[in-house]
Amino acid sequence: MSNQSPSKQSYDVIIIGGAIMGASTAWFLSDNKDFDGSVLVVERDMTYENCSTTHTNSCMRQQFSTELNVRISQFAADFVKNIRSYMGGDDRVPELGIRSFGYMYFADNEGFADVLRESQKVQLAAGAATQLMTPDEIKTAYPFYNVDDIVLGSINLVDEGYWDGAAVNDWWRRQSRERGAEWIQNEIVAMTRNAAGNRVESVTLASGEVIACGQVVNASGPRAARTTQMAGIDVPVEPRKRYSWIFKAEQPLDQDLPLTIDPSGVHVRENGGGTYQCGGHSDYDPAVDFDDYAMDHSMWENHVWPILATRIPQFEAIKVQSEWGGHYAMNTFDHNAIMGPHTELSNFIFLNGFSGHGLQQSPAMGRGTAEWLTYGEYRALDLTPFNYERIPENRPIIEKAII
Ligand SMILES: NCCCC(=O)O
Repeated sequence: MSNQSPSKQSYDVIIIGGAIMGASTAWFLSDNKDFDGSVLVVERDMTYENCSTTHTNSCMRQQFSTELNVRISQFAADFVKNIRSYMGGDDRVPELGIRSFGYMYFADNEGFADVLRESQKVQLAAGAATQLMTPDEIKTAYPFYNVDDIVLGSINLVDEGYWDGAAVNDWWRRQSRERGAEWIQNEIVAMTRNAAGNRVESVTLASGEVIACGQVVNASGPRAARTTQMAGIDVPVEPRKRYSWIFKAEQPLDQDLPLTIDPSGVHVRENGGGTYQCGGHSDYDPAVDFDDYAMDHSMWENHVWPILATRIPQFEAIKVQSEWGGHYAMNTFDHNAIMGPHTELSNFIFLNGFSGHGLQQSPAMGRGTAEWLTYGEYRALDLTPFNYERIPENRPIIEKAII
C-alpha cells in the first residue's frame, strides 16, 4: 500500500505509530466523552509485518516487582476479559479471555530467590495470587521440568498467560476509526517547532504534506529515538534484537506449559496443539538498525535448544516450524515505560520504551495517555512516576522482573 494523504491540514492530536500503543491511545480518546478533538494516526506500514506488536508472544503477567506495574497489568486483565463491554457492548467484538497457564520464574541462586520473595510480597499486597514453590513442589505439579539446579520457583495462575493482543489491536483501530479518528499509512519525516521553540507546530509526511498539530504522541516503538530526533530531542530507547521460535514436540507435554523463564533468560510457553513458542537473545545485545530483522540461525542450535532440552528433557525431540527476529523498544535508562510530555517541548508526549512488556501495558498506558491529552493529568491510575522528566532528573524506576 502506498502513502495516503490526510483529509485535513491540522489535527488536535497526531499519533505517530499505529501499533498497539497508538491504537490504544486513539481508542481511549475516542471513548472519552470530554475529548472532542480531531485525531490523526500515522502508521508507516499498515501490514504490521515487522512491528513489535506482531512479533510479541502476546502474554500478560502480574509478576512485576513494582506495585504500579502490577496495577497496570490488573487493568489489562480486566480490559481483555471485558472487552466487549468496554467497547460499548458492540456484538461484533469477540469475547476474549486469558489462558492463565502462568509465568514460571526459576531462581538458581539465593540472590534471585530473594528477589522473587520480595516481589511476591509486592504482588500479594496488590492482590495478585503469586505462589512460591520449592523444587519438590515444582516437580510434583510439573513433573516434566528438570529442577536439579533450581532453588525456588514463582508462579501465578490468575490472569497470567496468553491473550489475543492482535484482536484487541484490530478492534481498537477499527472502532476508533468508526468514531472519527483518521488512520493513514504514511511516515513522519520532519517536525517544526514554533517561534518560541517550546512546542511542535507541524509534522511533515513522507508524501510532502505539512500538517499542523495541537499535540503529538510518539508511539513509534523501537523507532522512538528516530522520531524524537526530528523534534530535536532525545529519548534513551534503542531497537534490540529478540528472536522467537515456534516448535512442535514429538511428544507434547500432557499439561499446559507455563511461560517458563529459565535462569539463562531463554523463555518458552504453551502455544496449543503440541506446539510451543520460545524466545531468546544473545548475551551480546547491541542496538541494531531500525530495519534489521535478520535471523541468527545458529542461536537455536548452539544456545537455545540445548538450554530447553536441559530444562525440559522431553524437548530433546522437537521440530522448529517457524522463526523470526523482532525488536524490543529497549529503554536503556531503566527498562520501563517513558510517558507524558517532554520537559521543554510541552506538546510532545512520549509513549515509549516498553522494553518487551508493552503489549500487556497497552490498555493502561493508552488510557492514561488519552487522559493526559484530554485533561493534562492522569485520572484512573497515577502514571506520573513513568513521566519523561525522571530521565533528566536521573530517577530510574527499578523493575527487577524484565524478561
Ligand atoms: N517479552 C517477554 C514476555 C512478555 C513479558 O515481559 O511479560
